[in-house]
Amino acid sequence: ARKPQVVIVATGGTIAGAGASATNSATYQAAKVPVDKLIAGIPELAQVAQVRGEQAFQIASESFTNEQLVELARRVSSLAKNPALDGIVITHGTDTLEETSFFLNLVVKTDKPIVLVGSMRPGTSMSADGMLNLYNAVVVAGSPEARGKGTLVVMNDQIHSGRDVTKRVNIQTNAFYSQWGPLGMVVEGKTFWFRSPVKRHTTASEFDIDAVTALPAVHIVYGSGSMSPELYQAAAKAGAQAIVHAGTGNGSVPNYAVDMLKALRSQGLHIVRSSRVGDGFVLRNSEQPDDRYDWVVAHDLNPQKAKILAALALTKTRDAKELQRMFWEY
Ligand SMILES: NC(=O)CC[C@H](N)C(=O)O
Repeated sequence: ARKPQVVIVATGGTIAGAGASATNSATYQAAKVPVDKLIAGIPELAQVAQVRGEQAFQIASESFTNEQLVELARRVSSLAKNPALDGIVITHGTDTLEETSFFLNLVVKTDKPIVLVGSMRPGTSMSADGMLNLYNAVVVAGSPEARGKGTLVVMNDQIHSGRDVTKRVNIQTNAFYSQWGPLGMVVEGKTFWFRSPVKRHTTASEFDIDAVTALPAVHIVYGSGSMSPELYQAAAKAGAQAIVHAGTGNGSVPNYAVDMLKALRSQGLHIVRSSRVGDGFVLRNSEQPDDRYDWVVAHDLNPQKAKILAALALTKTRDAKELQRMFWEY
């Protein structure tokens, strides 16, 4: 039978990392091993797909810029238009994998599986996880059941929605977690599905990377006890067109910071209330009168995901009500 055609677009990260010895599981250099060497190291890939590699970047993911995000998405969009291709795998550092997976979920117009994958240990380490993660990612990318589900993240035998997933644990291999649960699992070269995403994505999204050339700056300010309202001002000075408030609890704002946020909103910046808590969601007019202040709430999107959606939303609208609609729908 014809094997699915899968392209592996490599961007760096620990899955391409190398350490000095087999006991170096956490001390190593990310983004060292080229994609062709990663593929050559897993001969079993040939049993599940016809694979070729493409080196997009060779970086640690914390160094991703908006420019690289747009460039990667444009490349993925163009690959997805190739009728001979069944699926795309993207190897990526784990630190900002959740930003890239959400971004691609919103802007690439395709039903084809787009699967992001990383690893927590470099390939030189004992019990390295990258080899099986990459094999599993190729299996998912070649699987017809994976079509139409938006971008997917495959790590630690689990298949997550690229929208929901977040890096929750560092050091350990069970690093990725979705508040609403993984979509399925991949075991011994087979996929097992249990749920589907309900939020708008890919073909049903109003965003299209072929029409986006740049993203406006959006910055995150972290909430805590005894914080400084001047941090919001600094974000505005740094060019932010929206500020994501990574608030305490339900996205709460200190009483002494409210005036600053109101002033910035009156200057045209958008204020998006998210939460530093991780799980749960922020509701409008809980903690602060969002209707009165014309602020937006991030719903269940964590601050870094809210930053991605806010940036894309601002390529379409300056209206806070429209922004809020998008935060409900995506
Ligand atoms: N486990 C990892 O991939 C982390 C390595 C690096 N910080 C990155 O995100 O690329």
